[in-house]
Amino acid sequence: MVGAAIISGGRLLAAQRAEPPELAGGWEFPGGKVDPGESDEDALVRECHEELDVKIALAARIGGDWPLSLGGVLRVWTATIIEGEARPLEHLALRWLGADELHDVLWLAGDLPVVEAVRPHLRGAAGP
Ligand SMILES: Nc1nc2c([nH]c(=O)n2[C@H]2C[C@H](O)[C@@H](COP(=O)(O)OP(=O)(O)OP(=O)(O)O)O2)c(=O)[nH]1
Repeated sequence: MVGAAIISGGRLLAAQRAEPPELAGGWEFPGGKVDPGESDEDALVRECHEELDVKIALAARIGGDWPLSLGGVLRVWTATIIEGEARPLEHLALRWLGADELHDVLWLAGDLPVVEAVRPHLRGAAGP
């Protein structure tokens, strides 16, 4: 699994899952599964286009393989939007969280350490 920590103007984009029922309502990094033959990076760009209708550019890799509660691992990159404006095409809602708001949403359990690892990247992140 790959996830994008999309940052704009010092805020992190969080997306609320619509399904499956056991995860619906929880907040996550946009992303998903890597297709066979696809690189992690290409999968992340593709998923963000499908889910948010934006083109992103990846920046820093955040940590290594983050274990997920339902099994598998999550690989995370910071990213910026280089085309479009994020819309929740497959999520229930989107929120842009400032550094003091990172825990205003209920992240999926596996994402909590990742959110803290992303925090230092919010400062000085330029962008619109
Ligand atoms: N995208 C994403 N998935 C996460 C995060 N944290 C986390 O535990 N997961 C889990 C939830 C799902 O079990 C799995 C990703 O599934 P997904 O539903 O996003 O992937 P997908 O769209 O490619 O899969 P599919 O349902 O289309 O087959 O990873 C996260 O931050 N982002």
